[in-house]
Amino acid sequence: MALLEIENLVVEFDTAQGPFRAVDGVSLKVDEREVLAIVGESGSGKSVSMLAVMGLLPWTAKVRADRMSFAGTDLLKLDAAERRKIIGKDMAMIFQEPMASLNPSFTVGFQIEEVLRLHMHMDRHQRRERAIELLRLVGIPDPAERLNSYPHQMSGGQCQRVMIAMAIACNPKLLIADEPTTALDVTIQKQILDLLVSLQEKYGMALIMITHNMGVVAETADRVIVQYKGRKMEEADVLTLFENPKSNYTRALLSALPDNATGDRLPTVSDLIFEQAAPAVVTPPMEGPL
Ligand SMILES: Nc1ncnc2c1ncn2[C@@H]1O[C@H](COP(=O)(O)OP(=O)(O)OP(=O)(O)O)[C@@H](O)[C@H]1O
Repeated sequence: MALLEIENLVVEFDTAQGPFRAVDGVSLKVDEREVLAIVGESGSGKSVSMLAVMGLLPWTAKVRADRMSFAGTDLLKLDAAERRKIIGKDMAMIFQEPMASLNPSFTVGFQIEEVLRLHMHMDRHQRRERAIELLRLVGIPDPAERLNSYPHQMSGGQCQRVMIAMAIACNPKLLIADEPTTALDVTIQKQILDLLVSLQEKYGMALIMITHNMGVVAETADRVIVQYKGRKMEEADVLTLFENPKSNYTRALLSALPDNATGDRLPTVSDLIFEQAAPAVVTPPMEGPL
């Protein structure tokens, strides 16, 4: 049995212009310990699909699916209180803007300990020890002192490390990382990706990596889902996707990589998507900036 199973997920928003379908019949499975990348350009419904799984969409969103189960639990049947027991504990998510995800009014130590207070049966001393251990695990120097820092006293990369510490605090079975490196300096991006992959391997979590960046896919994923305008265009293991992309859209994404540029100007996805582009010769971009 897969850890996460979604069948025919549809998400529609009520907007002033009428209903808008952001996710249109997406199905996916993630096994324990697997790294799945969901890739696609901005607006393809990657975040909305995963926010639907987490139950974090606003009330204007109508979510339906034939099936949405996590570790054998039917997510569609849970009420809000039951869902809160799973979210943040067995299933956690980190976002693109770590500064915006942390509360500026509380120290990072308080925020990590709050997760432990909500989900784990730990006393104050145990929570503090665990918070120090977590900051150490995510590579923050002087963790005992840094517990007293406020988010604005830390860099963007350090804030993302704190978010990762909060996400793994309760040993989740699944971590969803939504563009976790996009808002960070190029030099820090690789460090954060390496940290996520090493934690995934160390703790045997499943990881869903949402990204628009094929470099991130090549660096991290076992399997890839390509999404476009709310629909799944293609699904394959990572090597097959890079070596033998099936859909025009995937070929377009791969052709837009700097490594595959052939002319003066990088082709854009819209240059390529609607024409029957000749199959691009593609190689996985294993090196260079993400
Ligand atoms: N609350 C909302 N109300 C109306 N439309 C929304 C809402 N949230 C998202 N959308 C729309 O749903 C579509 C999918 O958004 P989503 O954030 O999932 O895209 P994405 O593929 O994750 O891209 P990005 O990387 O830019 O976040 C977009 O067109 C977006 O404008």
